[in-house]
Amino acid sequence: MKFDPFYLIVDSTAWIERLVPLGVKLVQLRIKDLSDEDIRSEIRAARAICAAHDCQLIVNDYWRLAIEEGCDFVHLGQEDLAEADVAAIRAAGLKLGLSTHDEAELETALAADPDYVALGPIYPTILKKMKWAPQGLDRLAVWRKRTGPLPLVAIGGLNPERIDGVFAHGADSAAVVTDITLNADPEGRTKEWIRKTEAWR
Ligand SMILES: Cc1ncc(COP(=O)(O)OP(=O)(O)O)c(N)n1
Ligand SMILES: Cc1nc(C(=O)O)sc1CCOP(=O)(O)O
Ligand SMILES: [Mg+2]
Repeated sequence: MKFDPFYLIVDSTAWIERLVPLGVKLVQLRIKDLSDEDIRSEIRAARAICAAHDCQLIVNDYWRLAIEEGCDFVHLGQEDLAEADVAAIRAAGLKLGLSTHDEAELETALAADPDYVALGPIYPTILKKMKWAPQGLDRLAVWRKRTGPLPLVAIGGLNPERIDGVFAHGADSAAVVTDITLNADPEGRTKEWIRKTEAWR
């Protein structure tokens, strides 16, 4: 599976409507703190926009809603995974991406036969409080060896200046939130990310 090297993560369909038409090919809808019905509506609308723009949509956390809404890819963290019905996700034909932050989590993730593995936070992130220190680029190179042919996603504190480093250390895709969503010009920054990742596309 060829994974796009630019992995945008946003917290609403409004962002997807704004940024996906610029040429984004891989986007995660990561919503927290909405009712299930509101999340369902967001997923439904995001799915339609992504389909119209040939963009892969990945739904974070809400695997049941993703199945019900006919999505084809979910992302789960380790706590999500512990509570999820992976057999049901697979039976519905969905692909599965998993977060990892240490060796034990990598073992757990690989045992679940995921479609990609994410390692983070590579650099400090301001998006959420994390119990792990920044992993650094060398750790990414270790993960590269451990994950074999599986797509490897780098996440946490990434920006266009750090892109070359993560790819040089074995990442297949660079995931980003605040460098784009808190940027003064999110559209311009998105285009910059698309340009900067072109060599790995
Ligand atoms: C690509 C990617 N990597 C890691 C995460 C984090 O997932 P998780 O640990 O479940 O934390 P939340 O994002 O749900 O707060 C991710 N969403 N995407
Ligand atoms: C959602 C998330 N998960 C991480 C992990 O390490 O699992 S780091 C992270 C935040 C990424 O946001 P930003 O690009 O703004 O740093
Ligand atoms: Mg999660």
